[in-house]
Parts: sequence; C-alpha cells; structure tokens
Amino acid sequence: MDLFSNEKNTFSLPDAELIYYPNFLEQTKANIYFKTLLKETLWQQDDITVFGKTYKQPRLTALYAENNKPYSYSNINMHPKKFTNTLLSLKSKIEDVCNHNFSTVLLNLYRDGNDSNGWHADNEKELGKHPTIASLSLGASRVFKFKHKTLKKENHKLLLQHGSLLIMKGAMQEFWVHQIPKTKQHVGKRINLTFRYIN
Ligand SMILES: O=C(O)CCC(=O)C(=O)O
Ligand SMILES: [Fe+2]
Repeated sequence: MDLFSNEKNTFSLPDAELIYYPNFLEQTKANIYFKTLLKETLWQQDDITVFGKTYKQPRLTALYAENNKPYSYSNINMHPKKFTNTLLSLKSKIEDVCNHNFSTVLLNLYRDGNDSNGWHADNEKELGKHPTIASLSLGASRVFKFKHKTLKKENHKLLLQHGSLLIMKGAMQEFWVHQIPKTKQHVGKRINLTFRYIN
C-alpha cells in the first residue's frame, strides 16, 4: 500500500501512531535549511560491525544535543555537539506541532541512491519505552518502508518529500521496524533529521 496525500495525514495502524505532514516547511524555507545544514553540519562516517565484519556506514551522520549525553546504536557511540541556531529554530517549530520536547537530533546525509539505512527500530533504552520521534526530510525524496514485526500484512511505504515531517509515536518502535532502502534511480542528496528525547 502506498500512503500519500497533501495535508496532515494520520495513518491508522495497529500498534503505532504515525502522522505525516507533507508540506511542513514551505519550499523556499526548506531549500534554505537544506543548503545551510549541508554546509554547516559536521558530518562523519562511522564504521559498523555486522557479524564480526566491519563496514563504513552507508550514509553520513551527525549528533547535536542540548546536553552531553551520548547516544549509542548498532555499536556506534556518538557524542553530541551543541545545537546550532539553525537546529534550534527547526527544533522549536517541530516541538510546537508535536507538543513534545526534544533534547537531541540525529542527522543523516544520504549522498545518493547508494546510501541507505537498514531495517531497525529506534528502541534504545535511553529513548524510553514508547518514544516520540520527529523526522524532517530535506532534499531528494526517498522511500521510507515500515513493517510490523509479526503482522505480515502490515508492510507499507511512504515517499518522504522535501520539507515534510513524519512523527512516529505510540508503540511504533516496539512493534515495527523501518528503513530507507537503496535506490537505482538517480537521486540527489537527502538530509534527514530525527529529533528525539534522550533520558
Ligand atoms: O532517513 C530517514 O528518514 C530515517 C532515519 C532513521 O530511521 C533514523 O535515523 O533512525
Ligand atoms: Fe530510525
């Protein structure tokens, strides 16, 4: 099933709350944020170890926060930098629509269709039991796939467009996994920001 439309979309799914704002940022604003974040973010490429083999993570990342609390996932331990003004302005817009506070943002840069993010749930202990995660997309549109861990029919995709905001909450990280697959299409750079609250 393809999920897409124009305003605020609340998807009715078992064991998850998923809300999508396709036009959260106006195009001109989204363009400025994209350019600014591409340039001023301190992008890094970490190594990941899967079954004892070490690879370069297939995208660049960066972590910013209001505190020094590290964030660890997939054997990667990230230490945050202090929020920039650009990130603080986005954080406050996003906190207003979510009615939720965020302490941390993880940024991903997908340089082209070869960059990706494998199946996972954002279920690290420090995020708490049912975290609210707000995900802003800038630049090239990419497909976001999500599937229920046990209900095999619950397998969906959503095209995350430039300037859109996706909010994942409720039990989503407990019962579902998500990914950004590689694509053979010639796509440009995409930046994704996932705002989280780290305890
Ligand atoms: O790039 C995306 O839209 C998803 C990013 C993501 O799932 C993550 O950073 O945990
Ligand atoms: Fe994620």
